[in-house]
Amino acid sequence: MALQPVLVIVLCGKRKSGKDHVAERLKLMLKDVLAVLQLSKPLKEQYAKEHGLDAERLLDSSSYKETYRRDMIRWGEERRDRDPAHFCRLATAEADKPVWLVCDARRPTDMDYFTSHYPTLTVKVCASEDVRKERGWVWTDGVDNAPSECALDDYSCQMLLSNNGDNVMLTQQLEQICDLAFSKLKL
Ligand SMILES: Nc1ncnc2c1ncn2[C@@H]1O[C@H](COP(=O)(O)OP(=O)(O)OP(=O)(O)O)[C@@H](O)[C@H]1O
Repeated sequence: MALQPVLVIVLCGKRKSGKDHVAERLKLMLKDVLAVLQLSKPLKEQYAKEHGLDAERLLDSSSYKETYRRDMIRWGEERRDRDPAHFCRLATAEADKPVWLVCDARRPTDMDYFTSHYPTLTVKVCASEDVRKERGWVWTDGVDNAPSECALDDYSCQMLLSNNGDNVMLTQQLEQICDLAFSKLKL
C-alpha cells in the first residue's frame, strides 16, 4: 500500500531535454525521501505478461524493445482510452517514500491524475533544439510528431526548468524544487 505523498514532482519534456539527467540529480539531492516512479514500467510489465514476453528486456533499450514498440504503443493507447488513470495507479501502488518523482509523463491525463489526487509540482524540462541535437537528438518521423511526444506541448506546467548546459542555473532550479519538498516534509 502506497504512502500518501507530501509532494509529487512530475517531469515532462522533449526527447534529450534532460529529463533523466534532472531525475538523477534530484535523486542525489532528495535521497531517502524520494521514490522514483515510471509510468512506462507497469505498461511494459503488463504488456509482457499478456503477450508472454520478457519484461526485463522490454525495460532496457535493447533491439528486443524495438521489435515490439509499435504494438506496445497501440496496446497502451487502447488501455488508456478505456481508463486514462490505469498506468498511473499501477505505477504508484508500491511507492513507499513521502516525495514521488514521476519522470515520464506524456499525456494531459497523466498530469490530471496527479494534480487531482496529490499535492503536485509539474515541471517541464526545456532545452533548445541546438542543445538537444548536441545531446544526440535527431528528428524522427513517427516519433517526434507522435502524440506520445507532442501531447504535452501546450500543457502549462507550474515550473519551466531550463536545462541548456548552465550548471549553476540548473542547480538553483533543482534547489528550488528540493526546498519545496523539504518545506512540505516539515508541515
Ligand atoms: N545539464 C546537463 N549536463 C550534462 N549533461 C546533460 C545535462 N542534461 C542532459 N545531459 C546529457 O544529455 C543526454 C540526454 O539527456 P537525458 O537522457 O537526460 O534526456 P531525456 O530527456 O531523458 O531524453 P529521452 O527522452 O530521449 O530519454 C544524456 O547523455 C545526459 O547525460
